Amino acid sequence: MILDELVTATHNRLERQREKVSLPKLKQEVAKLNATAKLDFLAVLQRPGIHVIAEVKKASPSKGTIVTDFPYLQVARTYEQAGADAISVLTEPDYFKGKLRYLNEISAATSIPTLRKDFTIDPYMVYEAKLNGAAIILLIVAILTDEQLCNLRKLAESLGMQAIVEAYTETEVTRAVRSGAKIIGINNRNLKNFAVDFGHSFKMRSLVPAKIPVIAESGISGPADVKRLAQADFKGVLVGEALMKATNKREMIRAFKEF
Ligand SMILES: O=P(O)(O)OC[C@@H](O)[C@@H](O)c1c[nH]c2ccccc12
Repeated sequence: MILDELVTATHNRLERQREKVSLPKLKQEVAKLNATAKLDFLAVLQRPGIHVIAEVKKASPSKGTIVTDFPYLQVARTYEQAGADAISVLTEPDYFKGKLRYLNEISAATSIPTLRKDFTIDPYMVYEAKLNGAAIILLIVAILTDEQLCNLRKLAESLGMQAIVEAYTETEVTRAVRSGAKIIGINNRNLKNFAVDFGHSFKMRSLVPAKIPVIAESGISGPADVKRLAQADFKGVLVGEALMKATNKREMIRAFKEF
């Protein structure tokens, strides 16, 4: 199963990386960071309207290479100028052709929150996210225990970041709520087989109490989808492929925000 493979690959990469830079050394690097103004994505989500997390993604396991030309900094700047509320950056190298360097450069080149989109399984990765400029990390319920979910989120918060807790099944949504998540993402993509069903997030929405903002993720193809989600009380959308493939990204984001 692909999700197991992804987690195993992440474990192995982490072990190699720890030999290069130990956790204490990584923590020291984080401690040296200049305190910058906190980019508060949760506060953004609490404003009226629907908020757009625009994703920078070159490839995915289900789609293979999405775009051959990948001017990631230019794409990120276009997202920001078009009014995106946050930028999601894939950092997983093996299956998504991502890099931490993309996150680092995009965070430096833009002034909206960036999300480290990866399969976070260890505190080490939370410190890496911080060091490379992320304001938000993704925590996928399906690959974490209740204890990890809670501890990784609290670690992110203690470093001035926020966590989007991503769920797919009913049980996962319930676990996300119980873990104390402040932002919940409902994925339309089943990470076990990568099948996407745009209607899925609507079915799960009511499991989350109204006070917790919910983001719909994956398979969002245009402004009509965003409008339906806004009407169903979603506070945000996470859009990757449709934006990466759009020739006019600016226009697409504008239409998302306007609907
Ligand atoms: O490209 P899409 O269908 O718009 O999907 C974006 C985003 O939701 C997707 O990349 C994603 C959602 N959860 C993830 C977890 C890991 C990697 C990727 C993802």
